[in-house]
Amino acid sequence: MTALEVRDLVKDYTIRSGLRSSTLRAVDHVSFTLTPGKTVALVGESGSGKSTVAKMLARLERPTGGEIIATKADGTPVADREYRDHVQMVFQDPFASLNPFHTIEHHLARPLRLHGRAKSREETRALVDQLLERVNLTPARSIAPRRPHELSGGQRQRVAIARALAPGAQVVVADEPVSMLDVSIRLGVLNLLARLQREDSLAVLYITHDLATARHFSDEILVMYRGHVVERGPSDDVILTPRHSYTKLLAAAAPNPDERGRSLAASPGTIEKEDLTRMYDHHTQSWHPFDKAAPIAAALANPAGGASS
Ligand SMILES: Nc1ncnc2c1ncn2[C@@H]1O[C@H](COP(=O)(O)OP(=O)(O)OP(=O)(O)O)[C@@H](O)[C@H]1O
Repeated sequence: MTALEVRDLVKDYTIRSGLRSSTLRAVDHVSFTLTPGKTVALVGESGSGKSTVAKMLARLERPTGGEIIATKADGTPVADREYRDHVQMVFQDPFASLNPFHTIEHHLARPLRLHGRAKSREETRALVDQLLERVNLTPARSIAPRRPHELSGGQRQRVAIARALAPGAQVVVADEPVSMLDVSIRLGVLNLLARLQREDSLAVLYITHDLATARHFSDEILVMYRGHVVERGPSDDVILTPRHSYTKLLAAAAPNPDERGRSLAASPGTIEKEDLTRMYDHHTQSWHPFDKAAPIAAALANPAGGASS
């Protein structure tokens, strides 16, 4: 059962500099599926293409190629006009994604009404309260009339999560949802997302550069490097026994307060040349050449600088 299937997604940006223009391939034939009740993490350093994938899933960017196929829980396809109910986003900056002039009540009531989930004023109010309680913002009636600046960063992100649930989404794309929050409250927000996911059987794409939370909160990890998925598999396999030299570099660069430090000791320091044309899949325990995708051309020209964008 699949909630969202991404097939061969490609995104090219045209870069203009003076009279010249060139093409930057930000996402190069990326494919994955999101399943109800499961989390897939997309990890990689800044510039690897994670947010571009998220923007295409949110329909903020149009793909250059490939397909995004959404399916309802009953197996029927999601119609174009229903896509935005089915797939919801939680962005990095809860301040930017909430309107400072509107109350929390307004932020939640609007999608409930727009998506036909509440008809009357009373029904809307009851559902707003229910959403606030589900994200632990209580008492709901004291939170609802407030404006975003009257809440803490963590509370605002909880509102953003509640708003994502309001239209009855089956898929949540969370793009660095805690990276702007105080370290002390990050786990609380991620645990909340995990609980809601279990309760609603949500399919979640968790985009992060943090390998530790990716491992803890995800069933599967996809590692992105320069637009390509270079390694994929069950979270423990990718983190504890990375095979691609880029994943090894990434893990070695991460703080390693737990056992990751021991298992990832051998870091080659550069991307191996052959790894610029292939991906390791832990499911099949084998290397796959990039079929349609181009090799990681920029890194080929400068292998030593490969991971330092
Ligand atoms: N609108 C745009 N126009 C041109 N190039 C872009 C645009 N958006 C992104 N890019 C480029 O596409 C590549 C991938 O960027 P993207 O933001 O997807 O990476 P990321 O892994 O999400 O990084 P970050 O964690 O910093 O957001 C980068 O080289 C970036 O400079």
